[in-house]
Order: sequence, then C-alpha cells, then structure tokens
Amino acid sequence: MTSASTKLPFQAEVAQLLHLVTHSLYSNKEIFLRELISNASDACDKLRFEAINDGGLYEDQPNLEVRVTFDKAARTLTIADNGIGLSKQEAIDNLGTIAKSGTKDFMSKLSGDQKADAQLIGQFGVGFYSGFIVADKITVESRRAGMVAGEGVRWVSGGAGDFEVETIDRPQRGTSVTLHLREDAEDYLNAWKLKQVIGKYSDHISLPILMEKEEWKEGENDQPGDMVKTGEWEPVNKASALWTRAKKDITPEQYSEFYKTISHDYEAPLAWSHNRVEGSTEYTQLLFIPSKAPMDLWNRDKSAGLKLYVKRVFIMDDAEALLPSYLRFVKGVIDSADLPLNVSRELLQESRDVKAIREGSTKRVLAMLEDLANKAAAAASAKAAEDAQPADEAKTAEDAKPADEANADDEVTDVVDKKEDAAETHSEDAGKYAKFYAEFGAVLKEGLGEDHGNRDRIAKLLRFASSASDTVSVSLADYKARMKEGQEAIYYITADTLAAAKNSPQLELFKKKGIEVLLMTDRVDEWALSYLHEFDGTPLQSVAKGAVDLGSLQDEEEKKAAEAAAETFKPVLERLKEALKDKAEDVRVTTRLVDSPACLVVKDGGMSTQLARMLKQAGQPAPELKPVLEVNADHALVKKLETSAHFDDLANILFDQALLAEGGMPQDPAAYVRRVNALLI
Ligand SMILES: Nc1ncnc2c1ncn2[C@@H]1O[C@H](COP(=O)(O)OP(=O)(O)OP(=O)(O)O)[C@@H](O)[C@H]1O
Repeated sequence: MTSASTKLPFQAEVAQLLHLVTHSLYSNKEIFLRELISNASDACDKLRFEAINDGGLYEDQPNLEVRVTFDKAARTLTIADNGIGLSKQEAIDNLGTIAKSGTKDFMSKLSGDQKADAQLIGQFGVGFYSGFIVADKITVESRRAGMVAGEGVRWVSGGAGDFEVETIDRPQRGTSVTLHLREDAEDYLNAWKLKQVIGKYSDHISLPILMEKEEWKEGENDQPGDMVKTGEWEPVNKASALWTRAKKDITPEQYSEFYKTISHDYEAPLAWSHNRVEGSTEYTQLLFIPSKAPMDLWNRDKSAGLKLYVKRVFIMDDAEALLPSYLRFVKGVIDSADLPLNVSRELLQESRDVKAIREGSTKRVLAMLEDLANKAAAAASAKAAEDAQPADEAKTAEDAKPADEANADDEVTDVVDKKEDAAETHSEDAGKYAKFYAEFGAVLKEGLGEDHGNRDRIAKLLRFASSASDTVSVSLADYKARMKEGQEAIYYITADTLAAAKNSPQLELFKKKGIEVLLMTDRVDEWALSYLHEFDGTPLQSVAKGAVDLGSLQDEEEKKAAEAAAETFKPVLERLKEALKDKAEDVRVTTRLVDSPACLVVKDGGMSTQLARMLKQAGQPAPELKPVLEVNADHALVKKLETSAHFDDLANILFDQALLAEGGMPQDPAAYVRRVNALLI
C-alpha cells in the first residue's frame, strides 16, 4: 500500500546544518560512509537488544548484517541494514530534527569561516546528514521490526529546506539509505574504493559488512574488459568488535578510527587504555581520553561517554553509572561478562558489579592521566638536564622515572593483566598532558569534591599558574619542592582572571618575601579547594582569608612595628569602623600590604567575596558577606585620614577601591565616582 507523500520542513537547525555540511565538509568527504555504516550497526544493536525480550522481532532473518551496493548507471550507492528500522513517525522525527543537547550553542559558535566551522561540525557530529556531502538526494526506505510490510516508509530529500515521506510496502525489515551521488563523487561507484574506505573506518564494526563479489570479464568484440558482479556476497570487514580482539592485533590507527566512530570526533584521541579485567567481576574496558572538549562539557547532566555491552550485546549508550561525573569527558566501551542482558538504568545504579567496574575504570583513567603527566615531567626534566651542569645529572635521572615504574603503585588490584593484554597506555608526546589539562583540567577538579577515595591522586594531577609561572603548569608537588625554609603552608589566591590574581594587593607581602603563591582562576577552584585541606601533609591557605600568619618567615621586628602602628592608629581605626559599619565586618591594620592602601579579606573558613559574587550572578543564594577591611598604616592615603576634613568620603573610597582591586563592584558606583571627583577638584 502506498499513500500520497507529505512534504515537511526540516527543523531550522537541520536546514542550517545541511547547508554547512555541503559547503564545509568537502575536504573529508569519505567520512559519510563511516557515519552511515555506524548508524546501520547501531540499528542492528538496537534490534538485538529489543529481541532479548521478543525473539519474534528477528522474523526469518536472525543474521544481522549491512550490505553496501552501488549502481554505476543510476549513479547510486546504497547502505542497507536489517536492524531495527524506522516507523514513519520515527523517520519524520529522527531524520528531520536534531535532538542533541547543545545544538543551539553549537550553532551560535559557527563563524562562517569554512575551515573553523568544519572543525566544529566535526566535533558536533553530523551523522546521517553527512550523506549530503556526496549526494544531492537521499532516499531512505525502512520498515520497523515488528510492523507489517504495509507499514514501510520512504523518506526523500534533496537536502535543502524540506523532505517528503510516504507509506510504502516493504517486506524486508530494516533500513536502506540510497545516496544519489553528485557528479564529483562518482569515485564511490567503485568496489575497490568502497572496500578501502570501509577498511579504514569501519573494520572494527562487529557485524559483517557485505559487498557483492566482482570478477574480471574480458571484453568481447574488441571491447575493453570490466569488473562484473557475480551475485555472491562477501564480507569486507573483520566483523569482530574491536575491543574483543587481542591488543597485539590492533594498530594505533584502528584504535583511533574506533574512537572517532564512537565519539564522532574528528581528532584522534590523546590516549587510550584497553584491558581485560578479571577477578570478582569480569569485563573488558576500552577507554579514550579525547583531545578536545565537547561543546556541552559544562553541562553536568550531559550524557556520559561510555557504551555498555554485555557479552558483546549492546545494552546502552551513555551509561552514566559506569564513571563518576567528573570523568564525563572519557569515551569508550565497557563489555561486562557478568551483568544480566536485561539490565536497566535503575538496576545499574544498584549493581555491585557496576560498582566494581566504576571503581576499576576510574582508577584506569587516573592511571592514564598519571602516565601522561609523568611523561610530560620526564620530558621537562630531560630538557632541564640538557641545559644543566653534569653535577645535576644524577638527580634528573631519578626524577625522570619511566612512566610505567611511576605507575607501579597503581591500585587496580582486580586487574589481572594477561601477557598480551597487559594494561598499557599509549601516548607519545610530552605536550599531551598540558593539552589535556587545558581542555579538561577544570572538570577534573570537580573530582576533589566528588571522589573522596581518589582525592590524593586527583590532587597530584592538578596544575596551576603561580606567581612564579604564568602558564598553568605548576603541580602541588612542584610548589612544595620550591617552598622556602620555614614556610608552613601552600598559599593560593582565587580571582576572576589571571591579571586580577597576579596584581592582587593581597600578594604584595608574599612578593616582597619571595614566597610563591598559586593563582587560581577557574570557576570551580574555590569550591573544589574547599575539599582539599592539605597536600602531602602541608595545609593549603588562601592569602585572602583570615589573618596573615607567615610563621617563622615573618620578621619579629616587622611584627612588632605593625603592632605598635596598630596601637597608635587605634583612634583612626575606631572612626573607620564607625564610618564603614554597614559595609565592613571589621577594620584592622594589616601586615600583608606593601604598596596598596587597603584590601579586603574574609574570615578564615568564610566564603570569598569572589565566590559570593559568582553565585549571585548565577542566580544562586549567596550569603550577604561583610568582608574585613585591612588598611596599610604606612600608606600616604591612610595617613591622610587622621587629619582629613573628608574622613567619611575617604573611608568609603578606600573600601570601594579595595573592592575594585579584586574585581568587584562598589555597591553604589555613582556615589564612588562622586566622592572621588569631589576630592580631585
Ligand atoms: N540505519 C538506521 N536505522 C534505524 N534508524 C536510523 C538509521 N540511521 C539513522 N537512524 C535514526 O536517525 C537518528 C539520527 O541519526 P544521526 O546519525 O543523524 O544521529 P545519531 O546517530 O543519533 O547521532 P550521532 O550520529 O551524532 O551519534 C538516529 O538516532 C536513529 O534513530
């Protein structure tokens, strides 16, 4: 039965994306085949999963497969599967809209510059729509498993503003996607070329990808010979899931292509780890660390990146129970030998096997990161050794421990590495950790609050800028190694920007004393750091909180002088407190300032004014904070207070300037300007 076809418009974002696909992705045409074969394979996975509870869905075709055919005369290429298929409504919904989170954000980032956009589109993943890179028309015919032959669907589009759908008779289950190739894409009408592209991108697909065999036939009557189809089908891929193969049989390129298929990323991964884990629970893990953050990394509800299989049967995408949220950037596959096939998301949350997988995978990811970090450190000290005197050589050699040795304390106790499956992380170059950290460092920090058990390991992986280094490269261990004799804490400051942190008045005393201070500018820093009270036995101390106590680093003389100054300054302090009683919790004489007249601090354990500001901006409830104003009794402006006829104005200016210096905004900016101007005239 066929019905009249209906013309429907694409969702606006699809139309926009299609325009970009055809205009920007030209340099990497062949990926369309990977995308369509990957969709066909997903459709077969879905059928296998639904058939666990309803074997009838297989009808008379239990062998799932993908067939690739071409017709030179008609200039068409068809990718057909006997997977789950699409109902008419599903075709309308799935092939006319983009349901992905972050779509809007993605669209807004497109610049119109083809090269930059192609990169972005690559990260976003265009899936089915990539067919339009090579086709000026696509016909999809499909019947959903479980529906009758009369409920087939035909979907046709030229890739512009709309598509047409109609009901058709379709006895065979599954989907066939026929690409009507553009003139300049005719090279895909060639078995050799297709096999080559399939081998490159889709060899790891666990289903057989079949193509019709061809034979050379000599031409007759002086005509040239040609390849002719024999009617026999042959598989053109290995048809075994990549993660089930022995590591020695998998090349780095194959790992990389597999990663690209599951992640829809265009770039190769930074590192991966492939292991068979045995012990109380058995599973295979293949985990990848991407090179680039996706658009929606900051969405903590974003789908997780792991696919769950049970005994090679695909169960679900985005299995968030398999890794903690702070490792949501990791992509890969977990194939469990123990979980039941009909496991649900709810069941996953409670399963002991899943808990073991989660712990094992978390440790594996951290080990991968440690490996990258160690390689970076080894390269840095090798470089330092090159520049250094021979006397330094012994020390450098020890520092530059090989990564494997450094990982020897890896606690993945339930990993029994078989010889050929030994846990091993692949990464070549030393810059990878810095690259990883620039993309994902801020997310990793969430782990300090989220994963208490691994807090120390995560702390070791953190990198910061500091008053001694503008680049985000200082580890807490580096900092500790450079601490001054007598220094009792790791000092840090949080601010909105690196410039604000670096030039903060709070740093003046530390600069004068030559004490390094870590500069933190990520939004999560203050929250994350509130979970890290110490590192390797040394407490962490914000330089903007509490009174400065540099312990034995502080000069006795200086301390005494400050106390004396505070004493003589007392009457002015009292007047200041009175003048600022609505704004400041307290006013005191400081020892932390050298050049600036005043700064704001919060009480020990209190929330910084910066965090409170951020919470307010985000519409979250934040406590009304009254900071403490610390004044530098040696500063000319502060000295002027005592005799000033404009005491109140000057007091308010001091307070508001301290606020401005740390990136804040006076409560009443106009009043501030008025006061300053009055004094200027
Ligand atoms: N061969 C197919 N059989 C059944 N459904 C399909 C097939 N190809 C595509 N679809 C449906 O169309 C939807 C959209 O496909 P598309 O490739 O654009 O995105 P996706 O696969 O969901 O996302 P991504 O490719 O980024 O993972 C799929 O989610 C699926 O529901």
